[in-house]
Amino acid sequence: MAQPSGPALVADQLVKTYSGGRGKPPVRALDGLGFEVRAGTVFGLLGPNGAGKSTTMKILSTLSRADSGSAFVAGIDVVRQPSRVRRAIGFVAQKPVSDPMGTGAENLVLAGRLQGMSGREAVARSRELLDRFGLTGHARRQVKTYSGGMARKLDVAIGLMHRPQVLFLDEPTTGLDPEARAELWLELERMTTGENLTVLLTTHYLDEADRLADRLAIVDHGRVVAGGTPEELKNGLRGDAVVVELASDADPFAGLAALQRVEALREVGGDGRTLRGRADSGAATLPQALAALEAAGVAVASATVARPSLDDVYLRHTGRTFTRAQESAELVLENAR
Ligand SMILES: Nc1ncnc2c1ncn2[C@@H]1O[C@H](COP(=O)(O)OP(=O)(O)OP(=O)(O)O)[C@@H](O)[C@H]1O
Repeated sequence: MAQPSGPALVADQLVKTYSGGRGKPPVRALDGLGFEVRAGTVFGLLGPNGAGKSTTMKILSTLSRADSGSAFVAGIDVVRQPSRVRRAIGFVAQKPVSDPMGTGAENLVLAGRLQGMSGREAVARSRELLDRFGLTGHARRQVKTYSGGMARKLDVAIGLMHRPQVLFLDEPTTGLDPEARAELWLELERMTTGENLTVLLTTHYLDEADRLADRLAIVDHGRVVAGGTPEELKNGLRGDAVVVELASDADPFAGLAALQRVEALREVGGDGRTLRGRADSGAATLPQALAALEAAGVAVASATVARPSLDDVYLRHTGRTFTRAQESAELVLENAR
Protein backbone atom coordinates (compact mmCIF):
# COMPACT_ATOMS: atom_id res chain seq x y z
CA MET A 1 0.00 0.00 0.00
CA ALA A 2 1.10 3.55 -0.66
CA GLN A 3 2.17 5.46 2.44
CA PRO A 4 1.92 9.13 1.53
CA SER A 5 3.34 10.20 4.89
CA GLY A 6 6.38 7.91 4.62
CA PRO A 7 9.55 8.55 2.64
CA ALA A 8 9.08 9.06 -1.10
CA LEU A 9 11.97 6.73 -1.88
CA VAL A 10 13.55 3.89 0.03
CA ALA A 11 16.49 1.79 -1.11
CA ASP A 12 17.50 -0.86 1.41
CA GLN A 13 20.56 -3.10 1.20
CA LEU A 14 20.53 -3.22 -2.60
CA VAL A 15 22.91 -5.70 -4.19
CA LYS A 16 23.35 -6.08 -7.95
CA THR A 17 26.00 -8.09 -9.76
CA TYR A 18 26.45 -8.03 -13.53
CA SER A 19 28.14 -10.90 -15.31
CA GLY A 20 31.52 -9.70 -16.53
CA GLY A 21 31.14 -11.50 -19.89
CA ARG A 22 33.66 -13.65 -21.77
CA GLY A 23 35.92 -14.94 -19.01
CA LYS A 24 35.90 -11.65 -17.09
CA PRO A 25 34.94 -11.65 -13.39
CA PRO A 26 31.44 -10.48 -12.42
CA VAL A 27 30.98 -6.80 -11.58
CA ARG A 28 29.39 -6.02 -8.21
CA ALA A 29 27.69 -2.76 -9.19
CA LEU A 30 25.76 -2.40 -5.90
CA ASP A 31 27.08 -3.74 -2.64
CA GLY A 32 24.42 -3.12 0.00
CA LEU A 33 23.45 0.39 -1.04
CA GLY A 34 20.71 2.13 0.94
CA PHE A 35 19.11 5.53 1.54
CA GLU A 36 15.76 7.23 2.18
CA VAL A 37 14.36 10.36 0.57
CA ARG A 38 11.75 12.62 2.16
CA ALA A 39 8.83 13.66 -0.08
CA GLY A 40 9.18 17.06 -1.76
CA THR A 41 12.98 17.15 -1.56
CA VAL A 42 15.84 16.80 -4.03
CA PHE A 43 18.19 13.93 -3.24
CA GLY A 44 21.51 13.65 -5.03
CA LEU A 45 23.51 10.50 -5.69
CA LEU A 46 27.04 11.73 -6.20
CA GLY A 47 29.86 9.52 -7.42
CA PRO A 48 32.30 9.01 -10.26
CA ASN A 49 31.54 6.93 -13.37
CA GLY A 50 30.86 3.32 -12.45
CA ALA A 51 30.00 4.02 -8.78
CA GLY A 52 26.53 2.46 -9.22
CA LYS A 53 24.29 5.53 -9.59
CA SER A 54 22.54 4.53 -12.81
CA THR A 55 22.04 0.96 -11.59
CA THR A 56 20.33 2.31 -8.47
CA MET A 57 18.10 4.55 -10.56
CA LYS A 58 17.20 1.68 -12.88
CA ILE A 59 16.17 -0.51 -9.94
CA LEU A 60 14.05 2.24 -8.36
CA SER A 61 12.37 2.98 -11.68
CA THR A 62 11.65 -0.74 -12.34
CA LEU A 63 13.96 -0.93 -15.38
CA SER A 64 16.19 -3.44 -13.61
CA ARG A 65 15.91 -5.85 -10.66
CA ALA A 66 18.22 -6.10 -7.69
CA ASP A 67 19.69 -9.50 -6.74
CA SER A 68 18.69 -8.76 -3.15
CA GLY A 69 17.48 -5.91 -0.98
CA SER A 70 14.28 -3.90 -1.41
CA ALA A 71 13.13 -0.61 -2.87
CA PHE A 72 9.96 1.47 -2.53
CA VAL A 73 8.72 4.47 -4.48
CA ALA A 74 5.92 6.48 -2.83
CA GLY A 75 5.50 3.50 -0.52
CA ILE A 76 5.03 1.09 -3.46
CA ASP A 77 7.27 -1.98 -3.77
CA VAL A 78 9.14 -1.78 -7.10
CA VAL A 79 9.18 -5.58 -7.53
CA ARG A 80 5.61 -6.34 -6.45
CA GLN A 81 3.82 -3.46 -8.20
CA PRO A 82 6.04 -2.17 -11.01
CA SER A 83 3.22 -0.71 -13.11
CA ARG A 84 1.97 1.38 -10.17
CA VAL A 85 5.52 2.61 -9.63
CA ARG A 86 5.80 3.57 -13.32
CA ARG A 87 2.67 5.70 -13.07
CA ALA A 88 4.09 7.52 -10.06
CA ILE A 89 7.43 8.42 -11.64
CA GLY A 90 8.96 10.41 -14.47
CA PHE A 91 12.35 9.36 -15.82
CA VAL A 92 14.71 11.73 -17.60
CA ALA A 93 17.45 9.51 -18.99
CA GLN A 94 20.89 10.62 -20.09
CA LYS A 95 19.90 10.15 -23.75
CA PRO A 96 17.23 12.42 -25.29
CA VAL A 97 13.77 10.94 -25.74
CA SER A 98 12.22 13.57 -27.98
CA ASP A 99 11.58 13.08 -31.70
CA PRO A 100 13.91 15.54 -33.46
CA MET A 101 11.53 15.86 -36.42
CA GLY A 102 8.57 16.82 -34.23
CA THR A 103 8.06 20.26 -32.70
CA GLY A 104 8.48 20.83 -28.97
CA ALA A 105 4.70 21.10 -28.53
CA GLU A 106 4.06 17.91 -30.54
CA ASN A 107 6.57 15.97 -28.47
CA LEU A 108 4.95 17.04 -25.23
CA VAL A 109 1.40 16.30 -26.34
CA LEU A 110 2.46 12.88 -27.65
CA ALA A 111 4.13 12.08 -24.32
CA GLY A 112 0.94 13.08 -22.49
CA ARG A 113 -1.25 10.96 -24.78
CA LEU A 114 1.07 7.96 -24.28
CA GLN A 115 0.59 8.42 -20.55
CA GLY A 116 -3.20 8.22 -21.03
CA MET A 117 -4.07 11.92 -20.90
CA SER A 118 -6.95 13.27 -23.01
CA GLY A 119 -5.99 15.51 -25.97
CA ARG A 120 -7.32 18.61 -24.22
CA GLU A 121 -5.54 17.78 -20.98
CA ALA A 122 -2.26 17.07 -22.81
CA VAL A 123 -2.39 20.37 -24.70
CA ALA A 124 -3.12 22.33 -21.50
CA ARG A 125 -0.30 20.63 -19.59
CA SER A 126 2.14 21.05 -22.51
CA ARG A 127 1.41 24.82 -22.59
CA GLU A 128 2.00 25.07 -18.86
CA LEU A 129 5.34 23.26 -19.13
CA LEU A 130 6.49 25.14 -22.24
CA ASP A 131 5.85 28.32 -20.30
CA ARG A 132 7.61 27.07 -17.16
CA PHE A 133 10.73 26.12 -19.12
CA GLY A 134 10.78 29.29 -21.23
CA LEU A 135 10.10 27.33 -24.42
CA THR A 136 6.78 28.88 -25.48
CA GLY A 137 8.46 30.93 -28.22
CA HIS A 138 10.03 27.76 -29.63
CA ALA A 139 7.03 25.44 -29.26
CA ARG A 140 6.36 25.25 -33.01
CA ARG A 141 9.97 24.63 -34.04
CA GLN A 142 11.32 21.17 -34.79
CA VAL A 143 13.41 19.84 -31.92
CA LYS A 144 16.36 19.22 -34.27
CA THR A 145 16.77 23.02 -34.42
CA TYR A 146 16.97 23.35 -30.59
CA SER A 147 20.20 24.09 -28.73
CA GLY A 148 21.49 21.38 -26.35
CA GLY A 149 20.11 23.28 -23.36
CA MET A 150 16.66 23.72 -24.91
CA ALA A 151 16.46 20.04 -25.89
CA ARG A 152 17.40 19.07 -22.34
CA LYS A 153 14.69 21.29 -20.87
CA LEU A 154 12.20 19.66 -23.23
CA ASP A 155 13.32 16.22 -22.00
CA VAL A 156 12.66 17.30 -18.41
CA ALA A 157 9.26 18.72 -19.43
CA ILE A 158 8.39 15.41 -21.14
CA GLY A 159 9.23 13.60 -17.90
CA LEU A 160 6.84 15.91 -16.02
CA MET A 161 3.84 15.72 -18.39
CA HIS A 162 1.83 13.23 -16.33
CA ARG A 163 2.52 15.07 -13.04
CA PRO A 164 4.68 12.35 -11.46
CA GLN A 165 5.25 12.29 -7.70
CA VAL A 166 8.90 11.39 -8.16
CA LEU A 167 11.21 12.50 -10.96
CA PHE A 168 14.44 10.68 -11.78
CA LEU A 169 17.10 12.88 -13.37
CA ASP A 170 20.08 10.93 -14.62
CA GLU A 171 23.01 13.35 -14.99
CA PRO A 172 20.79 16.15 -16.29
CA THR A 173 23.48 18.60 -17.36
CA THR A 174 26.15 16.26 -18.76
CA GLY A 175 27.29 17.57 -22.13
CA LEU A 176 25.87 21.08 -21.68
CA ASP A 177 28.05 24.18 -21.82
CA PRO A 178 28.43 26.14 -18.55
CA GLU A 179 25.84 28.74 -19.52
CA ALA A 180 23.20 26.13 -20.43
CA ARG A 181 24.00 24.22 -17.22
CA ALA A 182 23.48 27.29 -15.08
CA GLU A 183 20.19 28.01 -16.84
CA LEU A 184 18.95 24.44 -16.39
CA TRP A 185 19.87 24.58 -12.70
CA LEU A 186 17.66 27.63 -12.33
CA GLU A 187 14.79 25.87 -14.09
CA LEU A 188 15.22 22.75 -11.95
CA GLU A 189 15.17 24.82 -8.78
CA ARG A 190 11.98 26.53 -9.90
CA MET A 191 10.46 23.23 -10.95
CA THR A 192 10.95 21.54 -7.60
CA THR A 193 9.32 24.39 -5.73
CA GLY A 194 6.51 24.78 -8.28
CA GLU A 195 5.56 21.10 -8.60
CA ASN A 196 6.17 19.87 -5.02
CA LEU A 197 8.15 17.03 -6.51
CA THR A 198 10.55 14.54 -5.06
CA VAL A 199 13.63 14.38 -7.25
CA LEU A 200 16.36 11.75 -7.37
CA LEU A 201 19.30 13.24 -9.19
CA THR A 202 22.52 11.52 -10.19
CA THR A 203 25.51 13.61 -10.98
CA HIS A 204 29.26 13.52 -11.09
CA TYR A 205 29.46 17.29 -10.81
CA LEU A 206 30.25 18.39 -7.27
CA ASP A 207 28.94 21.90 -7.87
CA GLU A 208 25.67 20.53 -9.24
CA ALA A 209 25.10 18.33 -6.19
CA ASP A 210 25.99 21.24 -3.91
CA ARG A 211 23.61 23.59 -5.67
CA LEU A 212 20.56 21.39 -6.28
CA ALA A 213 20.43 18.64 -3.67
CA ASP A 214 18.76 19.10 -0.28
CA ARG A 215 20.49 15.91 0.81
CA LEU A 216 23.23 13.84 -0.75
CA ALA A 217 24.59 10.33 -0.68
CA ILE A 218 28.18 9.94 -1.79
CA VAL A 219 28.39 6.61 -3.60
CA ASP A 220 31.62 4.69 -4.03
CA HIS A 221 31.97 1.11 -5.29
CA GLY A 222 28.23 0.41 -4.93
CA ARG A 223 27.87 1.69 -1.36
CA VAL A 224 26.86 4.92 0.32
CA VAL A 225 30.01 6.12 2.05
CA ALA A 226 28.58 9.39 3.42
CA GLY A 227 25.22 11.11 3.55
CA GLY A 228 23.63 14.36 4.71
CA THR A 229 22.93 17.87 3.49
CA PRO A 230 25.82 19.41 1.52
CA GLU A 231 26.36 21.74 4.50
CA GLU A 232 26.39 18.89 7.03
CA LEU A 233 28.86 16.95 4.94
CA LYS A 234 31.15 19.96 4.66
CA ASN A 235 30.73 20.89 8.33
CA GLY A 236 31.66 17.30 9.19
CA LEU A 237 35.15 18.27 8.13
CA ARG A 238 35.27 20.50 11.18
CA GLY A 239 35.97 23.92 10.00
CA ASP A 240 36.65 26.59 7.44
CA ALA A 241 40.14 27.60 6.45
CA VAL A 242 41.07 31.11 7.63
CA VAL A 243 44.02 32.45 5.63
CA VAL A 244 45.82 35.72 6.38
CA GLU A 245 48.46 37.25 4.13
CA LEU A 246 50.75 39.54 6.15
CA ALA A 247 52.09 42.86 4.88
CA SER A 248 55.68 42.70 3.57
CA ASP A 249 57.15 44.45 6.64
CA ALA A 250 55.20 42.38 9.21
CA ASP A 251 56.85 39.88 11.55
CA PRO A 252 55.44 36.38 10.77
CA PHE A 253 56.49 35.00 14.20
CA ALA A 254 54.59 37.74 16.04
CA GLY A 255 51.64 37.05 13.69
CA LEU A 256 51.73 33.34 14.42
CA ALA A 257 51.86 33.95 18.17
CA ALA A 258 48.89 36.35 17.90
CA LEU A 259 46.79 33.84 15.97
CA GLN A 260 47.63 31.04 18.40
CA ARG A 261 45.99 33.15 21.12
CA VAL A 262 42.64 33.20 19.22
CA GLU A 263 40.63 30.53 20.98
CA ALA A 264 38.34 29.66 18.06
CA LEU A 265 41.26 29.02 15.73
CA ARG A 266 42.88 25.57 15.55
CA GLU A 267 45.76 24.06 13.59
CA VAL A 268 47.45 27.46 13.30
CA GLY A 269 50.46 27.37 11.02
CA GLY A 270 52.39 29.50 8.58
CA ASP A 271 54.31 29.47 5.37
CA GLY A 272 56.33 32.64 4.94
CA ARG A 273 53.92 35.55 5.26
CA THR A 274 50.86 33.33 4.71
CA LEU A 275 49.33 32.26 8.03
CA ARG A 276 46.40 29.84 8.28
CA GLY A 277 44.16 28.11 10.77
CA ARG A 278 40.82 26.27 10.98
CA ALA A 279 37.65 27.49 12.66
CA ASP A 280 34.15 26.09 13.05
CA SER A 281 32.81 29.34 11.67
CA GLY A 282 35.38 31.16 9.57
CA ALA A 283 33.17 34.23 9.14
CA ALA A 284 32.84 34.69 12.92
CA THR A 285 36.50 33.98 13.64
CA LEU A 286 38.10 36.16 10.98
CA PRO A 287 37.35 39.48 12.78
CA GLN A 288 38.83 38.01 16.02
CA ALA A 289 41.97 36.94 14.13
CA LEU A 290 42.34 40.39 12.55
CA ALA A 291 41.81 42.09 15.93
CA ALA A 292 44.50 39.88 17.53
CA LEU A 293 46.96 40.74 14.77
CA GLU A 294 46.21 44.46 15.05
CA ALA A 295 46.66 44.37 18.84
CA ALA A 296 50.04 42.70 18.31
CA GLY A 297 51.01 45.41 15.78
CA VAL A 298 51.19 42.94 12.87
CA ALA A 299 50.03 44.51 9.58
CA VAL A 300 47.79 42.45 7.27
CA ALA A 301 47.70 42.67 3.46
CA SER A 302 44.65 40.45 2.85
CA ALA A 303 42.50 37.81 4.54
CA THR A 304 40.15 35.10 3.26
CA VAL A 305 37.80 32.44 4.57
CA ALA A 306 37.34 29.28 2.50
CA ARG A 307 34.50 26.82 3.13
CA PRO A 308 35.41 23.14 2.84
CA SER A 309 34.27 21.86 -0.54
CA LEU A 310 32.46 18.64 -1.40
CA ASP A 311 35.75 17.56 -2.94
CA ASP A 312 37.29 17.71 0.58
CA VAL A 313 34.35 15.61 1.82
CA TYR A 314 34.83 13.09 -0.96
CA LEU A 315 38.53 12.85 -0.17
CA ARG A 316 37.80 12.23 3.50
CA HIS A 317 35.36 9.37 2.79
CA THR A 318 36.95 7.63 -0.19
CA GLY A 319 40.63 8.40 0.28
CA ARG A 320 40.93 10.05 -3.13
CA THR A 321 39.90 13.35 -4.66
CA PHE A 322 36.79 13.35 -6.79
CA THR A 323 38.69 14.42 -9.89
CA ARG A 324 41.21 11.62 -9.41
CA ALA A 325 38.41 9.04 -8.89
CA GLN A 326 36.68 10.29 -12.02
CA GLU A 327 39.88 10.07 -14.05
CA SER A 328 40.66 6.52 -12.90
CA ALA A 329 37.05 5.43 -13.57
CA GLU A 330 37.35 6.80 -17.10
CA LEU A 331 40.62 4.93 -17.57
CA VAL A 332 39.00 1.64 -16.47
CA LEU A 333 36.15 2.21 -18.93
CA GLU A 334 38.65 3.02 -21.72
CA ASN A 335 40.56 -0.22 -21.06
CA ALA A 336 37.36 -2.27 -20.96
CA ARG A 337 36.40 -1.15 -24.48
N1 LIG B 1 24.54 -4.03 -18.19
C1 LIG B 1 25.72 -4.11 -17.58
N2 LIG B 1 26.51 -5.19 -17.76
C2 LIG B 1 27.70 -5.32 -17.13
N3 LIG B 1 28.20 -4.37 -16.28
C3 LIG B 1 27.46 -3.27 -16.06
C4 LIG B 1 26.20 -3.07 -16.70
N4 LIG B 1 25.69 -1.88 -16.30
C5 LIG B 1 26.60 -1.35 -15.44
N5 LIG B 1 27.66 -2.17 -15.30
C6 LIG B 1 28.83 -1.96 -14.43
O1 LIG B 1 28.35 -1.76 -13.11
C7 LIG B 1 29.09 -0.72 -12.46
C8 LIG B 1 28.16 0.40 -12.03
O2 LIG B 1 27.63 1.02 -13.18
P1 LIG B 1 26.61 2.26 -13.16
O3 LIG B 1 26.25 2.57 -14.58
O4 LIG B 1 25.51 1.96 -12.22
O5 LIG B 1 27.51 3.39 -12.55
P2 LIG B 1 27.28 4.97 -12.56
O6 LIG B 1 27.74 5.44 -11.25
O7 LIG B 1 25.89 5.28 -12.94
O8 LIG B 1 28.25 5.46 -13.70
P3 LIG B 1 27.92 6.41 -14.96
O9 LIG B 1 28.04 7.78 -14.44
O10 LIG B 1 29.02 6.05 -15.91
O11 LIG B 1 26.56 6.07 -15.48
C9 LIG B 1 30.16 -0.29 -13.45
O12 LIG B 1 31.34 -1.01 -13.17
C10 LIG B 1 29.59 -0.70 -14.79
O13 LIG B 1 30.62 -0.96 -15.72
